[in-house]
Amino acid sequence: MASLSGLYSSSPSLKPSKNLSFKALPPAQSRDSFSFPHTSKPTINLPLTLSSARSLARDISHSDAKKKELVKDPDALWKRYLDWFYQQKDLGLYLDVSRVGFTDEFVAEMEPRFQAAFKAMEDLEKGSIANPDEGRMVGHYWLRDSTLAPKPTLKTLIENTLNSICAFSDDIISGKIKPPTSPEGRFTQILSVGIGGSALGPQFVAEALAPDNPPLKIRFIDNTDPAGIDHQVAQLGAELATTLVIVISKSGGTPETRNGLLEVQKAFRDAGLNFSKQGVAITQENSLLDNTARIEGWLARFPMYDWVGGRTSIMSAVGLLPAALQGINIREMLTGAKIMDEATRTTSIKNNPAALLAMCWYWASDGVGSKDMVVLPYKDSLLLFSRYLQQLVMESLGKEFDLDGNTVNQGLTVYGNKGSTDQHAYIQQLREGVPNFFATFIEVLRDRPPGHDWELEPGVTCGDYLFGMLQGTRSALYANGRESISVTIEEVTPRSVGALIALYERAVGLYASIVNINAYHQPGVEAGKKAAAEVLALQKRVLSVLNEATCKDPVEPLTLEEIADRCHAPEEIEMIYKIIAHMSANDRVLIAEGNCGSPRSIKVYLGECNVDDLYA
Ligand SMILES: O=P(O)(O)OC[C@H]1O[C@H](O)[C@H](O)[C@@H](O)[C@@H]1O
Repeated sequence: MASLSGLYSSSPSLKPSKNLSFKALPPAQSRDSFSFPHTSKPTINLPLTLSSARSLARDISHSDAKKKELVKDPDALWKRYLDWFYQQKDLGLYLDVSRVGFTDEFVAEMEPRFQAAFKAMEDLEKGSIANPDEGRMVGHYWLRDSTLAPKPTLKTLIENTLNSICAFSDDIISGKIKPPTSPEGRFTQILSVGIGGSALGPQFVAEALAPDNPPLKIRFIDNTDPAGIDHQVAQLGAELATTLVIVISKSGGTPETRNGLLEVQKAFRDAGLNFSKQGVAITQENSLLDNTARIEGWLARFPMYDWVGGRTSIMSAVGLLPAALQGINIREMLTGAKIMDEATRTTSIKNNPAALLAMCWYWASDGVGSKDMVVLPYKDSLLLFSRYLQQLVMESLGKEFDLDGNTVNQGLTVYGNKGSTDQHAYIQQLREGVPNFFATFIEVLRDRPPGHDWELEPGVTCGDYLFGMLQGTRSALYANGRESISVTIEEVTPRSVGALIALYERAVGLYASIVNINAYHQPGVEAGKKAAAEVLALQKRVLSVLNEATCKDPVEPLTLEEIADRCHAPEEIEMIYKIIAHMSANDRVLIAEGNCGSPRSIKVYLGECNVDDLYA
């Protein structure tokens, strides 16, 4: 007999807890410098009638026999570089698309689609219902220029929220607002609890912009992995008493975030601390999280808005509050984004960096995501950019249906870490293996702050090596027919990071328009959430069945088939086996006779009978 312990008695969390603070919601649903010829007056074909994005994409890209013939002649390549070189002087941002092989014919063919996309974007910014499935406006551009908001009330809301974020973070940093058990001290740590768009933006910004010694250091709980949560809490140690816990969830009902909150609240209780005096909520008004925070009297609450999507929420309180608390200049981030927004409103493809990106993505991936986008920032602090872009791009573009209901299975896969590190990992395959990608190099001109550089060999600095690795990889890939885009910024600053975010947000929006999909919903995410909820519901039924059999005299051990039958779920026998194996591995009060590695041999009952549950 294998005695596998731990269930009702030791796992109260499996029973409906009266302590739950909130429950999962049901699934709801200038360019300057060079003079470029301006394109001729566009032909506008509206509405964009795509028989399907997929077939038209093939028409445009595959029909172009020149596609594989990348320009190799150095003079012609230099000319192409100059012809297509984009710079935004105020931002110190440059874009080079010369190593993508699109032709003039392709650009001309794309022109009407882009004009339609620019018009759709203009409407979106004016407050149209750009997310039709969910009946929502899409307003993340208003966050950095509140004068664009379609209603005065929204403008006021945006401005007031920004002011309150700045005031609150000033008060925390200065020690005006103190931790409750440390009247002489001040908050030293932030524990951010959130997932998806409520984590990726703050994580990217922290990694990119937090100073070496920030006023508050930040940690993240972005999963329902108990060991991961324990690790974060353990790392905080005694500093839990001076930790500001920011719980971020637009919907206010995401299970992983709720679990993170409950775990952190337990850690506070165990440490004899009053969570509510250290808790901050960022969520939509009247969400379960908002109500919990209000009722429990948390330290502060900041709003999220219906018209800002999770993956574009980085310039809302979601991204700004944690950033401000780390001493990052959030107004500069907003300024960078605002300048980029202005630059990407231009209706000339060649003068619009977001349109250039979207056009290259379309060319390189045949408009159907046939190639992956490998994002390689050559700067450690931008490590999380590709991870951030993964959600922004893949959750926006990965769609089964287009706006006309056609099945299109669109998407664009994003991955990457950083150069030159990745050169020693997978660049081998990029250079010589399956050519199923295009690269995006993110280059930062400034190696390190002024006055700190030195030559580690005559005439060469450490940063020169990084530069050389980037340029070498770009050349080596191109020589082997691998296309790449290069985005260059002068320095990693709040302004340039804000600009990068805005650049990609706009590129995604334009690309979605040209392939005729809704970039602002995520219907596919619900399927996994629903299935997870069903697994947990089945687990409760399994426990109930086992409890009933355990309460018999004598105890009636059950086979997996018997459990499945009594759960009225014979088709779920595999899942029932997995549930039992998982509980067994976690010291639940579960007794399994037989060999757990041989499912047919197992007979299961509980270590104790819970009469209360029997009649519940
Ligand atoms: O901010 P929340 O409502 O907790 O949502 C967190 C995440 O949940 C889902 O997975 C959505 O697909 C994401 O877009 C969202 O960012």
